Amino acid sequence: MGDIRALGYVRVRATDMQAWRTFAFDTIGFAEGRGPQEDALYLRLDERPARIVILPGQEDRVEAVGWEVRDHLALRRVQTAVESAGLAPKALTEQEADLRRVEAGFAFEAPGGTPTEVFHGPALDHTPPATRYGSRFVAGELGLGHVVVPVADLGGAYDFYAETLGFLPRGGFRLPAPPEYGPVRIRFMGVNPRHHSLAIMPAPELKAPALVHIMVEFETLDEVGRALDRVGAAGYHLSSTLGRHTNDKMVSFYVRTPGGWDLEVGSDGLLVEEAHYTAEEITADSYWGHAWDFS
Ligand SMILES: Cc1ccc(O)c(O)c1CC[C@@H]1C(=O)CC[C@]2(C)C(=O)CC[C@@H]12
Ligand SMILES: [Fe+2]
Repeated sequence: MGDIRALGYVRVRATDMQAWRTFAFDTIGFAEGRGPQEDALYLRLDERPARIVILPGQEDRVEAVGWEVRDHLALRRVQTAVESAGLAPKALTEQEADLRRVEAGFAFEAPGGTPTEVFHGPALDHTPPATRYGSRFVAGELGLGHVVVPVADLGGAYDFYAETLGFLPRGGFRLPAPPEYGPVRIRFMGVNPRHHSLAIMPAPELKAPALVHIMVEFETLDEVGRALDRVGAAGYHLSSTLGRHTNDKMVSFYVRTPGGWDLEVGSDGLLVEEAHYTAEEITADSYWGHAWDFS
């Protein structure tokens, strides 16, 4: 595998902080972390001080998708590769690194317009993550979950993540498209045994920088079911009903966040045996369920 080890964090700007507080803590049941910015929300899943940080802003957008490497040597290698690809990585200042609770990192815009950071040396929070409903997340060295980002040029973005950042292709899914477009695929990519930490897909209707969804994984199906009950009781828009995906075998539902993008909440995700794995194309997104409501 390449130098990137996991999806470390996602930072998002939000226009309605109160809506996010209610959604994140009362409905989904993240643990509330503390951090350097008084007005930010720190969503904890594990021993990290925060995996998702919500910052007040003028618009709802993703501010950074943070990828984690082993150490400063790996950080230097990845930075050199990004430079060679012509993408002008900028080192995080000491203050920017402190705000993220990491030792060091750099930032650049990935193909598709995703604000991207690579970092090493996350600080830990050793207090137990006190989630509202006692639920536990699957994160740790598998990373926070996965992100799906829109890209205009699928081929260019795929090459960048595979060749420059060393992400492993973990298969695709062909989307219906007019024949003159040629085959259009969602591409799934992994950096550790989690089936995918990233997916890229064409979504021309979304203005970059945008997120399609973030997936977080609970330890048990019952925690997913109870979260689904809370989502229903609170009246959030369910973008997809419960279902089981055919590639990562995850049982999940999708709920519209106050940011306008979706949170996928799942459990029972597959761990890939990389030694035996080959990238396959799925021809249905799910074995059952996942009825989509695009309204
Ligand atoms: C197919 C699939 C497998 C595992 C995942 O974690 C996952 O998010 C997906 C994508 C699901 C779904 C799809 O296949 C069709 C296009 C969809 C509806 C989107 O626009 C976002 C999610 C996509
Ligand atoms: Fe997903």
